[in-house]
Amino acid sequence: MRPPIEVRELCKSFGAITAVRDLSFTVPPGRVTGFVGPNGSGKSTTMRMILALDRPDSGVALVAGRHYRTLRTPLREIGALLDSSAVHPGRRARDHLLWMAHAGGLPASRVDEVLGLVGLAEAARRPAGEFSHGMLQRLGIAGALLGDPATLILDEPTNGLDPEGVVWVRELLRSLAAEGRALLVSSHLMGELEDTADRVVVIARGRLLAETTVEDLVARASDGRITVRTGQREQAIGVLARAGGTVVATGGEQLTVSGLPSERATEVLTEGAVSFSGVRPHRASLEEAYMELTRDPVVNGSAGEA
Ligand SMILES: Nc1ncnc2c1ncn2[C@@H]1O[C@H](COP(=O)(O)OP(=O)(O)OP(=O)(O)O)[C@@H](O)[C@H]1O
Repeated sequence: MRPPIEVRELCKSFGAITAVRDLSFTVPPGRVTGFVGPNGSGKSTTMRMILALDRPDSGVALVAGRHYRTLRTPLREIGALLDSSAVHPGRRARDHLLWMAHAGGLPASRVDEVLGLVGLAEAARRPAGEFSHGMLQRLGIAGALLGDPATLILDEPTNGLDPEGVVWVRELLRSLAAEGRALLVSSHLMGELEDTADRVVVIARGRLLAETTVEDLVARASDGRITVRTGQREQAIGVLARAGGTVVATGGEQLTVSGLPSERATEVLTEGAVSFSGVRPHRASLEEAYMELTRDPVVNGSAGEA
């Protein structure tokens, strides 16, 4: 079976700007795949190419093995949230979805179902122009779910939401993946995906930096590092650095040390009469793993000249 989304050697330039360069990745079913990169790194352009809203210069973007344009009932195959503000402000939420359902060959009954699903049943007859940003995001997600698709593409779905809204979106994404759906969810903040994504596709300047599981990314960034807890930070930094460790103060009484095995760190701290309460392997946060990956100034930042 072909993967729900498959991107192969995709390239796209806008004049002198290369937005996407030779990008390949897949999005499997039953998983939330985070699509992460700094602002302007090419995420939206890639999503637009998958949805045939932009034409690639070369390479292919396939949905279940087919070009989007050749899908018979696209809304049933792939749902998308790209720009939630792209709703006519005078149109009522329900009418907006009815129009989408009609255009997509879907039954009107589905409209009330999705309005309930996203918590907008009460506001269904209000014009979208009166909606808050969070309500527009919910309406956009309702539109993506209209065709009950096996695959979803969501561009920054938590952008601008209040904390309650963020939790709601995260839970929704997890439950949609648990139903076996494939989700591609973009964010320019890796931390936002910490509790949501199973896998990540990381890009910078339109190029792939990593396509891997969250676990693997964290394990790689944690590799060989240890965490030391001590009330005598300055003394500990001194003895650990003299023994060859690279020491970073990571908050409170915690130091993160690389280049020094835990046995050796324990030894030098003991010899130096520095009190400490724990030396253990460090587990990097997803944000740290991401920072490590994008640290290279050549690849960090927005898309550049071709
Ligand atoms: N229609 C367009 N015309 C000209 N340049 C464009 C167009 N669309 C995108 N770009 C440029 O392509 C690059 C990638 O933009 P894109 O919106 O895909 O990035 P992104 O990762 O989605 O960014 P963000 O997180 O800010 O949404 C940027 O330099 C952007 O200015």
